[in-house]
Amino acid sequence: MLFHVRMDVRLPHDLPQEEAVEIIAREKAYSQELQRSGKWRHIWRIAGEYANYSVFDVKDNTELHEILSGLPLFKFMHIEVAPLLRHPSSIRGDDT
Ligand SMILES: O=C(O)CC1=CCC(=O)O1
Repeated sequence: MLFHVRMDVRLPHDLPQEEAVEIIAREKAYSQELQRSGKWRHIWRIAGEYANYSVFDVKDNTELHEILSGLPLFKFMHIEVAPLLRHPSSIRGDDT
Protein backbone atom coordinates (compact mmCIF):
# COMPACT_ATOMS: atom_id res chain seq x y z
CA MET A 1 0.00 0.00 0.00
CA LEU A 2 1.19 3.48 -0.86
CA PHE A 3 0.91 6.35 1.61
CA HIS A 4 1.68 10.02 1.16
CA VAL A 5 3.03 11.43 4.41
CA ARG A 6 3.77 14.99 5.44
CA MET A 7 6.12 15.42 8.42
CA ASP A 8 6.57 18.77 10.12
CA VAL A 9 9.42 18.93 12.60
CA ARG A 10 9.23 21.26 15.62
CA LEU A 11 12.32 21.00 17.80
CA PRO A 12 11.84 22.65 21.21
CA HIS A 13 13.93 25.81 21.57
CA ASP A 14 15.39 24.53 24.83
CA LEU A 15 16.56 21.19 23.36
CA PRO A 16 20.36 21.08 23.85
CA GLN A 17 22.25 21.38 20.57
CA GLU A 18 24.22 18.13 21.07
CA GLU A 19 20.98 16.23 21.70
CA ALA A 20 19.38 17.68 18.56
CA VAL A 21 22.44 16.76 16.44
CA GLU A 22 22.39 13.20 17.81
CA ILE A 23 18.65 12.69 17.19
CA ILE A 24 18.91 14.11 13.65
CA ALA A 25 21.83 11.75 12.88
CA ARG A 26 19.76 8.77 14.10
CA GLU A 27 16.79 10.01 12.05
CA LYS A 28 18.94 10.11 8.92
CA ALA A 29 20.30 6.58 9.45
CA TYR A 30 16.79 5.21 10.18
CA SER A 31 15.36 6.91 7.09
CA GLN A 32 18.17 5.82 4.78
CA GLU A 33 17.88 2.19 5.92
CA LEU A 34 14.14 2.24 5.11
CA GLN A 35 14.87 3.92 1.75
CA ARG A 36 17.34 1.14 0.92
CA SER A 37 14.68 -1.45 1.86
CA GLY A 38 12.22 0.14 -0.62
CA LYS A 39 9.62 0.92 2.07
CA TRP A 40 10.42 4.67 2.09
CA ARG A 41 10.09 5.40 -1.62
CA HIS A 42 10.53 9.18 -1.69
CA ILE A 43 11.52 11.99 0.61
CA TRP A 44 11.35 15.61 -0.52
CA ARG A 45 12.10 18.75 1.45
CA ILE A 46 9.24 21.27 1.41
CA ALA A 47 10.91 24.51 0.34
CA GLY A 48 11.31 27.00 3.15
CA GLU A 49 10.00 24.66 5.87
CA TYR A 50 11.48 22.15 8.30
CA ALA A 51 9.15 19.57 6.79
CA ASN A 52 9.07 16.86 4.15
CA TYR A 53 6.73 15.04 1.85
CA SER A 54 7.39 11.32 1.73
CA VAL A 55 5.91 8.28 0.02
CA PHE A 56 5.90 4.93 1.79
CA ASP A 57 5.22 1.52 0.27
CA VAL A 58 4.25 -0.77 3.13
CA LYS A 59 2.09 -3.83 3.81
CA ASP A 60 -0.65 -2.06 5.75
CA ASN A 61 -1.60 0.73 8.19
CA THR A 62 0.02 -1.13 11.05
CA GLU A 63 3.41 -1.30 9.34
CA LEU A 64 3.23 2.40 8.48
CA HIS A 65 2.35 3.23 12.08
CA GLU A 66 5.27 1.16 13.37
CA ILE A 67 7.68 2.89 11.00
CA LEU A 68 6.43 6.40 11.77
CA SER A 69 6.27 5.90 15.52
CA GLY A 70 9.84 4.54 15.41
CA LEU A 71 11.21 7.77 13.93
CA PRO A 72 13.78 9.26 16.32
CA LEU A 73 12.14 12.66 15.72
CA PHE A 74 8.62 11.26 16.17
CA LYS A 75 7.87 13.10 19.42
CA PHE A 76 8.87 16.38 17.76
CA MET A 77 6.75 15.87 14.64
CA HIS A 78 3.30 16.64 13.42
CA ILE A 79 2.45 13.94 10.84
CA GLU A 80 -0.34 13.79 8.29
CA VAL A 81 -1.02 10.62 6.30
CA ALA A 82 -3.01 10.10 3.09
CA PRO A 83 -3.55 6.59 1.68
CA LEU A 84 -3.02 6.48 -2.11
CA LEU A 85 -4.56 4.42 -4.89
CA ARG A 86 -4.31 4.59 -8.62
CA HIS A 87 -6.33 7.38 -10.20
CA PRO A 88 -8.68 6.11 -12.95
CA SER A 89 -7.36 8.82 -15.29
CA SER A 90 -3.70 7.91 -14.75
CA ILE A 91 -1.95 7.10 -18.02
CA ARG A 92 0.59 4.94 -16.20
CA GLY A 93 0.13 1.21 -15.88
CA ASP A 94 2.09 1.13 -12.66
CA ASP A 95 3.40 3.60 -10.12
CA THR A 96 6.87 4.18 -11.57
O1 LIG B 1 14.27 16.67 8.05
C1 LIG B 1 13.15 16.13 8.02
O2 LIG B 1 12.28 16.43 7.21
C2 LIG B 1 12.86 15.00 8.99
C3 LIG B 1 13.42 13.76 8.48
C4 LIG B 1 12.77 12.62 8.16
C5 LIG B 1 13.73 11.64 7.72
C6 LIG B 1 14.97 12.39 7.81
O3 LIG B 1 16.10 11.97 7.55
O4 LIG B 1 14.75 13.66 8.26
